[in-house]
Amino acid sequence: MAAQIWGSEKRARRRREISAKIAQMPELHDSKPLPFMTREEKIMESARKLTILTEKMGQIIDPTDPAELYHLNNEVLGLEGNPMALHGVMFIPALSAQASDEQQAKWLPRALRREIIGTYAQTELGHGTNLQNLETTATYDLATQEFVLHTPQITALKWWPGNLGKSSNYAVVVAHMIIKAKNYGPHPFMVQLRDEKTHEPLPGITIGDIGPKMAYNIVDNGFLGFNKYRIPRTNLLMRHTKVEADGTYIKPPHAKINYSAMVHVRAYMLTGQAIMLASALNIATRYSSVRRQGQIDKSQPEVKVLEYQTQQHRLFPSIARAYAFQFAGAETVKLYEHVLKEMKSGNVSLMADLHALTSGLKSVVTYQTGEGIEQARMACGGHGYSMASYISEIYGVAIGGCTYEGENMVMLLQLARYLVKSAALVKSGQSSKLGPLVAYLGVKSEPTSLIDRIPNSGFTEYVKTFQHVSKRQTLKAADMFFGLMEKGEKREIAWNKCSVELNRASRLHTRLFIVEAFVRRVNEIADIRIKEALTDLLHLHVNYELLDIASYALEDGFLSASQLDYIRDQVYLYLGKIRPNAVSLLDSWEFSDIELRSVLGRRDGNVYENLFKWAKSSPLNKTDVLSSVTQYLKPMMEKARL
Ligand SMILES: CCCCCCCCC/C=C/C(=O)SCCNC(=O)CCNC(=O)[C@H](O)C(C)(C)COP(=O)(O)OP(=O)(O)OC[C@H]1O[C@@H](n2cnc3c(N)ncnc32)[C@H](O)[C@@H]1OP(=O)(O)O
Ligand SMILES: Cc1cc2nc3c(=O)[nH]c(=O)nc-3n(C[C@H](O)[C@H](O)[C@H](O)COP(=O)(O)OP(=O)(O)OC[C@H]3O[C@@H](n4cnc5c(N)ncnc54)[C@H](O)[C@@H]3O)c2cc1C
Repeated sequence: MAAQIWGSEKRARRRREISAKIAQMPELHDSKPLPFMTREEKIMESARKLTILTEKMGQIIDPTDPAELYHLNNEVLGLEGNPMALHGVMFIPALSAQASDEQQAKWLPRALRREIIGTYAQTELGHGTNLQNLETTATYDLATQEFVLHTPQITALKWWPGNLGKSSNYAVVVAHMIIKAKNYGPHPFMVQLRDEKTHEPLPGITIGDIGPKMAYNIVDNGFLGFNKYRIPRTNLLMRHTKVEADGTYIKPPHAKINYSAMVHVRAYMLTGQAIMLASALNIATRYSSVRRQGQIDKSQPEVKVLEYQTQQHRLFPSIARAYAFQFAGAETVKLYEHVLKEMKSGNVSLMADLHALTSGLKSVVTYQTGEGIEQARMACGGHGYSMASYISEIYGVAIGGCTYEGENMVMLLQLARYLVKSAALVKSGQSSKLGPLVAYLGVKSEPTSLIDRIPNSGFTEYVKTFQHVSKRQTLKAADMFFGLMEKGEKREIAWNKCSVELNRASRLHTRLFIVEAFVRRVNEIADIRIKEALTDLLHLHVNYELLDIASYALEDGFLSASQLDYIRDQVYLYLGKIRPNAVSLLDSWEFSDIELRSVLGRRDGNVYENLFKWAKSSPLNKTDVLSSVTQYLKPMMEKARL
């Protein structure tokens, strides 16, 4: 099963080998539990481990393999981030995709050797979503052949970029490029921020940390201002766009090609979300098989809480989602790598499809991951609320994904643009022009679902039902939009008036894609035992998801009330079938205790001993009487006693 999750036997084996090596290297372990550290201590601890990793990485992993590097980071540095998180996730991908060969030769080897640390600075205090209204300017000075970066007012301060505040000395900065008074829109520039020897900010640069956040606090998300700060013309990233010495602008082959670093993260973050969801579920499911509370049959001893149907219903559909996200994420990364290769050789025809797909997936996956992790926390009762579970940290980090790389609602609306265009093709009889991801919009649907009548249809009848509701909602929202315009409403106003309905279509379309990715994977599996276990999980998935969106299928009678009862029964049937495998389905992800960082969810199951030991090590327990008591509470009580 681990091979299914991680993509191959080899990858699963390498993960195990890497975890085993790390277990033998105490210098790479947290020196004390992260929840007991201040933010400054955590940052120091992370930098300490990061530098050891830089020295010893070659002994532990193949540093050219991104999957191995990712696992190493998760084990050693953990999910709260690290001082070079953005360096790998965005800075290097931005240079790789957007710098010319000559620029790459100059900067990439230095970045890869970690001579310099970089980040991606795009979002500003006043604007994150609407990139067209970013305010930082890069004005070309023809006389010196330099760009002059400037922050015209407080809202133009770069705000949020990870590791910008304290760690990075370089950044890819996005600024509006102005040449001879003409604004060419946002473009990426390579900018040195700090002196390479002293790490002091360079003259003309204001920079710092934006303060603590809900989670991710090892990352120094930062602010950055420029005061007429000059960089050479050749620091504009010039793989796709060029500015010649005389100011001549050569436009890129696709208007949004400079957005590639964002698409990169949107594609790769899906499996990251799956891992966080599976981690929280691993903790909650292990704990639920240790925790005994109450009886189902009063004549019997107390049961493990995992025996309760409500507990299973709370956890198991999310287990199915974690697998589904992992499989859909793997497909998306494959597509992304393909499109990137094509883009590098000038073929941009697949960019729109990839943008639509990743926009929808990042939104649905991050939202449902957040939901699933929060359910996992509640499933642990009181102990879930303790930082000893570590679930609250996983939750805080995971839901950051609802916001970064494009706010979820906004990204769903990007997918909706694509869906509406596709609906227009269907309406004008041009269904043959539909891309493969939306081809179902052009297929005539049956009048009613056959879900309960062809139970051995594989998952075909389920997929058809998802297709039906997605198609119907897409065409309905598009009709609403076109209808408003026909009545004379301006396009943008009509769009806004339909946007809730449009986003519903985007979610349904994305959920269909996730179901199909899960079905595709299960169909590919040869090993019968693995196939059986995953088929059960897939049964739970399709039935649970369909129940969740049933109102769309009931509206037009595609599903009947009795079919809904059938679907519900299937959910309960598969909850029971999955119960014996539940812990294994999560243990198959093979998270080590070091990686999980959860006292509650450790592999040994010694929950109570571990919790007591953990509580005793709390810094508050170093002394029996705290100074807050001697200084304030004791005098207060004494005064009251007089
Ligand atoms: C590893 C895990 C660790 C995880 C570790 C993670 C660390 C966290 C790091 C976080 C980093 C960040 O957040 S970095 C900052 C991220 N910021 C964002 O994501 C900003 C979100 N905003 C945007 O992306 C854009 O502004 C967007 C909303 C798409 C609107 O852009 P525009 O205004 O330029 O464009 P629009 O007018 O809406 O659309 C014009 C057309 O362009 C198309 N278009 C837009 N973007 C496109 C794109 N990327 N590719 C192709 N086409 C695109 C649209 O579909 C439209 O097509 P037609 O319909 O055909 O016209
Ligand atoms: C943990 C974290 C890490 C980050 N890292 C980086 C980084 O490394 N580099 C970087 O540059 N940035 C980074 N960011 C910033 C991030 O990319 C932005 O916060 C994000 O793109 C959302 O933009 P915003 O903050 O402007 O939200 P807003 O756009 O102000 O969103 C506020 C509300 O307005 C709604 N809204 C806005 N526009 C529309 C619209 N057109 N239609 C409908 N509704 C709309 C949204 O849906 C939302 O409900 C990070 C953010 C976080 C939280």
